[in-house]
Amino acid sequence: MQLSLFDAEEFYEFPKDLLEYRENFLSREEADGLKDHLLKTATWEQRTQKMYDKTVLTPRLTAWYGDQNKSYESADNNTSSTNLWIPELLSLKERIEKEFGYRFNGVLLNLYRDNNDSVAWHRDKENRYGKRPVIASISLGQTRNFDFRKRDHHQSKYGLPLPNGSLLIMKGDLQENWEHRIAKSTVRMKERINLTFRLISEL
Ligand SMILES: O=C(O)CCC(=O)C(=O)O
Ligand SMILES: [Fe+2]
Repeated sequence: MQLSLFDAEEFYEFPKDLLEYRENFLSREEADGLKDHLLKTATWEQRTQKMYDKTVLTPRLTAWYGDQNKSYESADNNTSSTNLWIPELLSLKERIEKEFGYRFNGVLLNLYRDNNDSVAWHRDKENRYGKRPVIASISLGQTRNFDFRKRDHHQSKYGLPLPNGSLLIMKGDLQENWEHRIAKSTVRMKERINLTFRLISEL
């Protein structure tokens, strides 16, 4: 794996066993085609999230697909429904599984409509993801920066741009020890779709 984007001295501090990165996992044509298809057809919703004691709209749109067609209530009282796989997402899942030897049964889609959309610092840590979740993240469209910071030492911070067609696999203790985010930007930006393939118990 070559993570040239974690530069110079900072790089050696970031544990290499927590990420796998493939810049051109999808060809430009594949990535553009999938982005346009999902923009048009996915069941995009804007959910709410709890911020301290306020309920606010999540600053992005989301949709779920997976092995089962199911509704569930998440910790923040949102009811989400999972759609059955569409062929494009199922074949992409199988391609990642074959190439890397992991298994997934669902995918969360995030749509960042422009530079004002974001995901705040968080860890993907829920019981239904298991102890050391492997999450495969495909980026489509606008390049956005993906930032990490150490959970117990916020000054330890790293970031890498995730371009169209790239694949980033998060694994090991990443969700235990590091938080991640997509920050808002002051620079005008086009749409980006991110797909995070996950293995979820009780999907
Ligand atoms: O958009 C991304 O690259 C990351 C999304 C994310 O962190 C999540 O859905 O948990
Ligand atoms: Fe996340």
